Amino acid sequence: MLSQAEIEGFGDAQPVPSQTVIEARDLNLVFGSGETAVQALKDVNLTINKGDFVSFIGPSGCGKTTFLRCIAALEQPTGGSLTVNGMSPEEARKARAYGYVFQHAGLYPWRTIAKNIKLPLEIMGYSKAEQESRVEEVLKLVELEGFGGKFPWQLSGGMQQRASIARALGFDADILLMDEPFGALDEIVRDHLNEQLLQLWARTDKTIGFVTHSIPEAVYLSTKIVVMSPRPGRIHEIIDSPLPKERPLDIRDSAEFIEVSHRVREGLRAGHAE
Ligand SMILES: Nc1ncnc2c1ncn2[C@@H]1O[C@H](COP(=O)(O)OP(=O)(O)OP(=O)(O)O)[C@@H](O)[C@H]1O
Repeated sequence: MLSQAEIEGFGDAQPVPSQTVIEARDLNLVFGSGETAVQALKDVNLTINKGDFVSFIGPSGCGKTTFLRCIAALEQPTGGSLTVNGMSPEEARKARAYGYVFQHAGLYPWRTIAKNIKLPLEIMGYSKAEQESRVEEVLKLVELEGFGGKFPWQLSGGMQQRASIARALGFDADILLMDEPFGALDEIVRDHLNEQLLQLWARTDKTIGFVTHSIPEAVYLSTKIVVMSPRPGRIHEIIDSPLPKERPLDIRDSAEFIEVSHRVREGLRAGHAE
C-alpha cells in the first residue's frame, strides 16, 4: 500500500530534466591556413537534447555539413568543445552512438538491400541470427518489407533513400545524422518520406540532426531550426518550433506553420545581409 506521503507526492511530480545529447561550445573549424584558410565554423554554440529533431538550414558553404561531420568525428574542430552523449566525438563513434545518412543513398550495388543493411552489423560482430532480425525490423520501420532480396538498382530513388535510412538504423543508435537525404527527390516523394521520417522519429524517440535547403521541410520536421550564415559559417538564429509533435501534412497550411516559415526566411535573409 502507498503511504500518505507517496500519495501526496503524486500531485507535484517534477518535470523530467532534458538530457543533453550533443553540446557544442565555442566550436571553431578552420580548413587550411594562410591566405587560403576557410573558416567553416565560427563560435558555434548549440545544445541538442534527447528526442530533439534539429534541422540545419542556410546557404551553400555555411558549414551545415561540416558541423554534422564534426559530430560524427569525420572532421576535427580547431577550437572549442564538442560532446556527443557526454563523450568526445571519437569515443561516441567507437560506441556506435549514431547512424549517418548521406545525400546520396550510397548503397553497394553488388549487395542486396538486406546485405547492405547487414554490412555494418557484420563489421560490429553481430551474430547471423541478430543480423537477420535487425534487417527484418528496420525494413519494417522504413516500410520496405519484402525488398531485402532486391538489389539497389531494382528500387526507385525514394526507396533507395529509405534503404539507406534502414542501414543507419540497423544498429539501433540513439542519434541519427542526416545530410540532405531527400534533396535529390521530387516533391511528392519527399513529402511522403518526410511523413514517414516523422512517424519513425515519434515511434523511436531518436535524436535527429538533419541538413536541408528547404524551408518547408525544415519547419515540417523540426523541433528546433538552426539558421546558419556563411563566410564565416556560424549560427545566425535558433528557432524553437511551437508546432505539436503530431504533424499531418496539411499542418503546412496552418497559420503557425506559415509564421515559423516566415521567421526562418527572415533569418536566412538577415544572415545573408550580415
Ligand atoms: N575538406 C575541406 N577543405 C577545405 N575547405 C572545405 C572542406 N570542406 C568544406 N570546406 C569549406 O568549408 C565551408 C563549409 O562547407 P560545408 O560543406 O560545411 O557547407 P554546407 O553549408 O554544408 O554547404 P552545402 O549546402 O553546399 O552542402 C565551405 O566554404 C567549403 O568550401
